[in-house]
Amino acid sequence: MVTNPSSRSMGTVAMRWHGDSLELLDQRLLPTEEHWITAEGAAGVVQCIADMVVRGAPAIGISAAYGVALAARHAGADDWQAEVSQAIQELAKSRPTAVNLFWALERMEQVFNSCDSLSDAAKRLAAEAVRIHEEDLAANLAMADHALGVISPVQPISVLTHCNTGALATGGYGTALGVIRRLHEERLLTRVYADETRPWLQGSRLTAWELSRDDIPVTLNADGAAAAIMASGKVKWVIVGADRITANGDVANKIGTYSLAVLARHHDIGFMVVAPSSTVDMSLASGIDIPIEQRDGTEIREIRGIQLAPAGVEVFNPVFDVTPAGLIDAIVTEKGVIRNPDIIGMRALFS
Ligand SMILES: CSC[C@@H](O)[C@@H](O)C(=O)COP(=O)(O)O
Repeated sequence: MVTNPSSRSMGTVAMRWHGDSLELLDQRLLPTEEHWITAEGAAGVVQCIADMVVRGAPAIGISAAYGVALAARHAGADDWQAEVSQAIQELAKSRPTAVNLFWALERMEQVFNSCDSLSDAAKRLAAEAVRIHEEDLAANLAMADHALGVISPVQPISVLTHCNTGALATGGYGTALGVIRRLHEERLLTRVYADETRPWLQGSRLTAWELSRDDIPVTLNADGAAAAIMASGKVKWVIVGADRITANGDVANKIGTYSLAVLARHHDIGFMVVAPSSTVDMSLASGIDIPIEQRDGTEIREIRGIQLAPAGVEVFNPVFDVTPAGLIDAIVTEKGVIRNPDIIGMRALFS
């Protein structure tokens, strides 16, 4: 069954590029407020990524690419090379774990290095950022096709997902959420169980919002309910995204992903990671090498200024964890699928 692409929803966009300015949907305010922020040059993009106005590995990379384009547009005629270089360096410091950021900046830097004038740089860097954005959307659509081949459901199934991997986290459509969209388009989805995803609540604030807007049946659950949902036999697959995948197939993703993989294995439920090749980092041998972002303890002690814990209590707040390759049934990328990932399977697609 082939779905008419024109009837397909790509989801709500996270960013709008106007050729000389970048607007970002402030994801900190969703689902109650839809407020767009115009990034103030590259420095504004750095701030928006660090503060999680825009988040999700592919969306971080795409925004950073637009940030470099903005740097060229705002640069002074005398100093443009130093200014763009500086912007690339600052953007690289905005968040540490999602390798899509560094991948996108490297692509932008390559174009930048071949520019011979400011006007050339402004034009070509903007075009490259748009290309990165468009390629991400195309990768998401391709991954959804591949994933359906892996799941090959004969009747509608329910799945569980974690964090937000939808249009808001990408160039459109989504990675894991793109697969879920595709199941829905093909009438092969009964229901999505969405982990609320403490502490930042990407599941309840973003995933439940995205799915509800597109009339995709979603049940929101506390993270701690995932084991009970799996034990009940309700879900056939856990489908998640990734922030970095290393050469042996280990996967860094939103904190809590690792425990889902352990639970899925215990309950004999499929565990699928969906991520574009821009998330693959073949320079790191294994997940132990991935820099894991630690964020401020306030994110655990408070929600929007409401105190939930004793003031000043010590907090452990890693934003991501690493799921060992051995717990993953399939990594789906736009280049193809790696089943039971290991270094051999990874090298076959990515060396
Ligand atoms: C397609 S998004 C994949 C991952 O980036 C996603 O699962 C995730 O962990 C997002 O984390 P976030 O801290 O919201 O940027």
